[in-house]
Amino acid sequence: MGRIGAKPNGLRNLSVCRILALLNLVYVLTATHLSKAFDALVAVKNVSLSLAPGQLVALVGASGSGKSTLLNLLGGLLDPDKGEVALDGETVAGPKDVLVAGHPQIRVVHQEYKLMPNISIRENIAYALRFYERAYRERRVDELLRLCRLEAVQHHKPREASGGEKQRTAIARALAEPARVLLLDEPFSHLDLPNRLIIRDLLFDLVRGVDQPEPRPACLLVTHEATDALSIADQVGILHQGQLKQWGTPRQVYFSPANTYAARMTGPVNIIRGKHLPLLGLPAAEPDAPFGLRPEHAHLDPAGPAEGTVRAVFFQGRTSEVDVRISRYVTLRMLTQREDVQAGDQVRIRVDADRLMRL
Ligand SMILES: Nc1ncnc2c1ncn2[C@@H]1O[C@H](COP(=O)(O)OP(=O)(O)OP(=O)(O)O)[C@@H](O)[C@H]1O
Repeated sequence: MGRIGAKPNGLRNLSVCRILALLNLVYVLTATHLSKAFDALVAVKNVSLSLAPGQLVALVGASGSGKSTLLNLLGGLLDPDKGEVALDGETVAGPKDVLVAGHPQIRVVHQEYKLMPNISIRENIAYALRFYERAYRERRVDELLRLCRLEAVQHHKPREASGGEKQRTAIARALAEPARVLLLDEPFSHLDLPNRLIIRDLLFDLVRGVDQPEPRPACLLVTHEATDALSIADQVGILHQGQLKQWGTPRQVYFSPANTYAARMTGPVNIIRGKHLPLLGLPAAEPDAPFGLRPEHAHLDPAGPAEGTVRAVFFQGRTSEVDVRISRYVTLRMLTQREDVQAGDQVRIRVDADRLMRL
């Protein structure tokens, strides 16, 4: 006799099928157990992830952690050794199975832009729409130039454009036709702060902006520098040696990183051993266990329990980073808005004990 409340087998199977069908509706791109090696070097190892329309995922990892390889696997530009990528439940064919590698509904924006050098920025974008009727093409190119703030340089050749303009051209070209999935390789690297902010805002508006029409693209970007990514992503993956080590919201990975690597990849962090915690007025913990403390959770406070000497002050505009040497073993980086602190000062410190992260 079945348990009270247990469903008959047929019903249970039906529910599983319905759940899978619903997941297929929710997720546009699904990667399952992807692996890729180059000879003995395993670049991507057993990675599974899913992307939904209107979702912006940031994959963060150090140089060589496998970000570009994973992006190329997701875009159908590389064949996986194991695992598969599916778009709307259909397996994405890789270079071995298609004449031109890559899936037409998955747009990849490469780190090196890959623009055609002998035609203008406008023509580079228009080329993506070459099979469309002329009037529509011109209208759409005008729209993309406006969206990506490229009107003023539209007649420049790529070599006459700045890095930010080339990056925006590559994004505009990728968006020319409606795409289900947008994959961007290091969209913020090599750009100055104003250009980084333009691209950050552009991506946010395109994928998560309130005025964006449905269906929205699903977007995955890879970066080794998390700050910009954390501000616009709704999910963040931490990639280390080809493996996805953590997956969560920006706040989860920032405030509860899975390990020392994840803590360092997502922002400035002090790493302190358990045996040194009493130097900060905290109870001792497992002697060699690493703990993380973000600089914004340590404060200059005349009534604080710990004492140290200011080693350096780094002015940052809205705030300053201050390095305080507490002992031979611990130098703590903290933030302050005080203007009167300078190297050599003796200061007292308080840390937010509840913000200490066990790594
Ligand atoms: N075509 C290839 N042949 C051989 N090895 C490769 C190839 N492509 C990548 N690799 C190696 O695979 C590893 C992961 O490379 P990948 O470019 O994916 O890393 P990444 O995280 O994107 O690095 P970066 O941030 O520096 O671009 C590296 O050790 C790299 O040298």
